[in-house]
Amino acid sequence: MTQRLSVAKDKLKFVLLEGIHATAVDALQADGYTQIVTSPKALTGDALVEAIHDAHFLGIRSRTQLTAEVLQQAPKLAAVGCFCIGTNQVDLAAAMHLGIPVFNAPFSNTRSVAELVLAEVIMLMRGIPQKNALQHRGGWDKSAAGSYEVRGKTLGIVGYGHIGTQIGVLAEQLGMRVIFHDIEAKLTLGNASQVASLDELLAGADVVTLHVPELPSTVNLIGAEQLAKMKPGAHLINASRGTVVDIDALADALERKHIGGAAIDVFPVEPKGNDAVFESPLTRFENVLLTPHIGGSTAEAQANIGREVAAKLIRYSNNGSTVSAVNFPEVALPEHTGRSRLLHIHRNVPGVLAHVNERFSQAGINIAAQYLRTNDDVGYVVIDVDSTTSDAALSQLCGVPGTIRCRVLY
Ligand SMILES: NC(=O)C1=CN([C@@H]2O[C@H](COP(=O)(O)OP(=O)(O)OC[C@H]3O[C@@H](n4cnc5c(N)ncnc54)[C@H](O)[C@@H]3O)[C@@H](O)[C@H]2O)C=CC1
Ligand SMILES: O=C(O)CCC(=O)C(=O)O
Repeated sequence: MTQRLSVAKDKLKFVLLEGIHATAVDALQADGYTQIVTSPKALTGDALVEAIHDAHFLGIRSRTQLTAEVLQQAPKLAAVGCFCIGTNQVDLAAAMHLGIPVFNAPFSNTRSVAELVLAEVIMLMRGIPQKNALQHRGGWDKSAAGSYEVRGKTLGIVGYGHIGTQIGVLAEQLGMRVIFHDIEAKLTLGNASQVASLDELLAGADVVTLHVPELPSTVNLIGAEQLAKMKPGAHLINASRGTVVDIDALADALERKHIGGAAIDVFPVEPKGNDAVFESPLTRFENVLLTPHIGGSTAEAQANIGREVAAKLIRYSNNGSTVSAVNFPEVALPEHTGRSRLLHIHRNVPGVLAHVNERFSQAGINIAAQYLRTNDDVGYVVIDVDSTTSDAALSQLCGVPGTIRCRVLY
């Protein structure tokens, strides 16, 4: 069904879930948006559908699952903002087919993750998690056994993207040797070197740290076979996504003391909120640092993410620009001062643009500017017209066969 949207700013509803930082609300209000509903929690099931059924814009973090079924029940939804890096919690293809661009913050929390991982490298190499646990029980283990400097040791980074490269640079400043494995050929920073395979990395690293996205190809990237290839006593850090490590296999490798320790921030199943119970086969190991998916949770990162993603939603709402959308044809647009702008999202079948132009011509509507981008599945055409013709133009546009969604910006 075609969605026709032409709503004034004070009628547009923003729903922000999962405790998104107040900088997002500040940015929206500063731009004149008044209908902003916030929640500290991730919602699921009927509560999620109820919360977003009349929302025009939705903000989430990593926990809210936006499946095709959920998205279909939000008929007014114009765009989604993921106030984080990962977008695996959204069915991106379904959103695209519904004409909903999805935005994220690709590097606002990168540094926070890198700093935590670096600290964990030192903590694990010094055996601090188990010493800390013992001392909380009244014990005392003043010993150098199993405690090492990181200087001169090898850090193996799996996934040499934004976070992986930052960690590499910081680790070299501590005197570590950095090797990495990535499926792409990468520009190496500092003295880091790309190894030929994951196996080579596993065999050579004293600490392995994972920084890949959640993809079908990264599910259980580290399982029993890979853990067995790590050096005896080496450490594993996962602050990427929980599905990347086979947790039972890791528990087994820890049980057998083949792995010296681990720091795990993300889990295959994570509690829905701070009042829920955390369960994992890893809780019994004192040499495992467990953190509640807070790699990117610092004041600085959250404030920056709030501003960055809010700015992307505002720009799309005000101007139609889809630059940096993760699932959509990207159109960079100038201002449309003095004119009305029509946004038309359609299935990418031959002849849509010709059809649009024919309709406008027959209705006597002059096109002042036109922009088009397509991908394999959808097309996004933006048309600027004289404001006196905007209502007629919107009617023409919404009638074009293949239309998924159309909207006018006054
Ligand atoms: N724990 C936390 O709070 C946070 C976790 N994350 C997670 O970290 C992930 C990585 O973030 P960025 O570095 O910003 O992503 P990025 O996209 O910049 O880098 C990911 C790298 O992984 C590589 N890659 C993909 N599949 C691979 C495979 N099978 N083997 C080896 N390399 C592979 C890619 O080529 C790319 O270079 C995010 O996707 C997100 O899931 C991000 C922020 C915070
Ligand atoms: O802040 C969050 O909820 C999750 C952070 C994260 O994992 C990401 O940015 O991908």
